[in-house]
Amino acid sequence: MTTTNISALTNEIRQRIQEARQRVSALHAELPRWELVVWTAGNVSERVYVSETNKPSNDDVFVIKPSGVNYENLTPDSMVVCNLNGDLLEGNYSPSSDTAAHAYVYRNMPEVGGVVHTHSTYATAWAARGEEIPCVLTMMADEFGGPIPVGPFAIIGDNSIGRGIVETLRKSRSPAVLMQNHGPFTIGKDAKAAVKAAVMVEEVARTVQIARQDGEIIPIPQESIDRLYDRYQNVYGQ
Ligand SMILES: O=C(CO)[C@@H](O)[C@@H](O)COP(=O)(O)O
Repeated sequence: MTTTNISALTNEIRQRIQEARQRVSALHAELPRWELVVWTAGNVSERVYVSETNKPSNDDVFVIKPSGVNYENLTPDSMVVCNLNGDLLEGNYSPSSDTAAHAYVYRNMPEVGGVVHTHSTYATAWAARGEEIPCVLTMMADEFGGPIPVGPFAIIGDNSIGRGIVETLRKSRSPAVLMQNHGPFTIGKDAKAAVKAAVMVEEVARTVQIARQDGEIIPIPQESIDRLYDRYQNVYGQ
């Protein structure tokens, strides 16, 4: 069962949606800030739990960017709200072109709270080659837990992109997947985490690309990757 009528939700849930509108609108400014997009070629979304217990379900909704609206014109009110079928529930604009992909990820990965898609240059260059980014940097072991995988070529318009994202990420610790011939999609516990992964995937794509132009890159042993990933995911930060 999916949510079909936002006005039937409780005031608390509607407040959660309003707060998510503010976060998602603000996070879109990070895409041009970190040079991850040109024009409007990227989008951010965040899941909103509709259960009182804050547990994910297929009744959840998500807030996503309106299609083709310039980042400087985005506001909390211009964001749109969709259910996990990708149906528009609330908003004055058409949802992002990638709404079906975001919805598919939320339906099939309940642990995911945020999804980002960009066409950032270096990550998209790896996607154009259909080549995964090998884990040769400690930053990659920290953030991605191994190589950054490639997902299948899929054309926008149905569930094929979303299916490719989910099938690929289920086999990896990475919060990023390079969809072949298209570009990176990233996930996180919330939209901010997914935006961070989008920034980091572009950074390591650039570094590894540059490194291998001038010589052999050196893989990190799996045991070290596991130790680095465990530390970063469980100890790093405050
Ligand atoms: O790559 C594509 C379309 O092919 C989209 O991700 C990109 O143009 C962003 O579209 P939206 O403005 O989110 O509809």
